[in-house]
Amino acid sequence: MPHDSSPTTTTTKTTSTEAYISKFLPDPKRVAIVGCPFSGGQPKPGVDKGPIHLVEAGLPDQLRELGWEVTFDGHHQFEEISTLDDPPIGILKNPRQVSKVCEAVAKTVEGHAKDGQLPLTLGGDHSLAMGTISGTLSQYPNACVVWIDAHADINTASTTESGNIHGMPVSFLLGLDATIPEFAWVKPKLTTDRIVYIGLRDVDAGEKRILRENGIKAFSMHEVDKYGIGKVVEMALDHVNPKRDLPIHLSFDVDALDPTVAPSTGTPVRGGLTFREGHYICEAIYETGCLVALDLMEVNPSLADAEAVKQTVAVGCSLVRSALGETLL
Ligand SMILES: NC(=[NH2+])NCCC[C@H](N)C(=O)O
Ligand SMILES: [Mn+2]
Ligand SMILES: [Mn+2]
Repeated sequence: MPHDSSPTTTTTKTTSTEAYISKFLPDPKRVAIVGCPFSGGQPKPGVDKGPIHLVEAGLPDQLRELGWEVTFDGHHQFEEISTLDDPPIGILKNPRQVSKVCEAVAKTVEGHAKDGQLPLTLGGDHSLAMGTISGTLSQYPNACVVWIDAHADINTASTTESGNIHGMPVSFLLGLDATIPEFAWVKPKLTTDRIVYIGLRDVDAGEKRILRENGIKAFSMHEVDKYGIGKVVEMALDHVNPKRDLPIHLSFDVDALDPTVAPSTGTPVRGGLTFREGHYICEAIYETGCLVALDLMEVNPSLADAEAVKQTVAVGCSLVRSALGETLL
């Protein structure tokens, strides 16, 4: 089955198998797809269908063609909590549901990582990263996080204006606001010097203050324009992983891409990464040999016409392929 930017199966397979040297994963390379049809971290229905579309578009086979052993045991089944049993905490929406789901995802991701597999989590909304990154850090305590997004997702209970928890996972992981007992399982295992952002362009006032006060490194679209994506990725890695000897968790929110490239997502923001800039990031991270976990989040197949949905799903698949070793030559 032909797909964007991979001319032939043979070329892809040969190049990637030869080039692959992971500093942390055993051979043969194995990826575990964790499909997370979850939308409770934000109000727009449909983002829960993202992982289903990505898998139906053939992502598992595309990764097999790249030489990976792929396990996919069906999408995650989540225990439903009725909204009656999950009233807001402050203005946080669906807090118990989000917490429970993320806790389960953390265990799943941790299990795959312990088993030597690379967990690939398909969202679903970005609140899930609270779970995926917790899981990664259980196995790799010194892992660093590269967060690709239009948004910083670092609001706390006191700064969030929306109450949507997908705008908050980073603050939980850093322990910036450890006052909500419902989220007590999220251990603040991430430190402010082990996360770096690329692609930001819609950051709330409270979030800007948090980034500044904590000295958190972020490359907004301004820096991408100024230095070019090649230099930005190098500077980002020099910050979180100067010797390229730490495991990397890459959390990619598809809304980092420009809405002309990835239109079908819940919180699109103009002025984003081009198709190539997005793919370059994934390729460069793969080349470090340090990637141990990957998230692809916020694909929402209900927010555009059929053609735009197809485009968004296809770009999601190809970002994942680039992060897992697809090369242009
Ligand atoms: N994962 C995302 N798409 N997050 C968007 C967050 C938007 C806004 N900053 C909020 O807190 O609600
Ligand atoms: Mn975003
Ligand atoms: Mn996000």
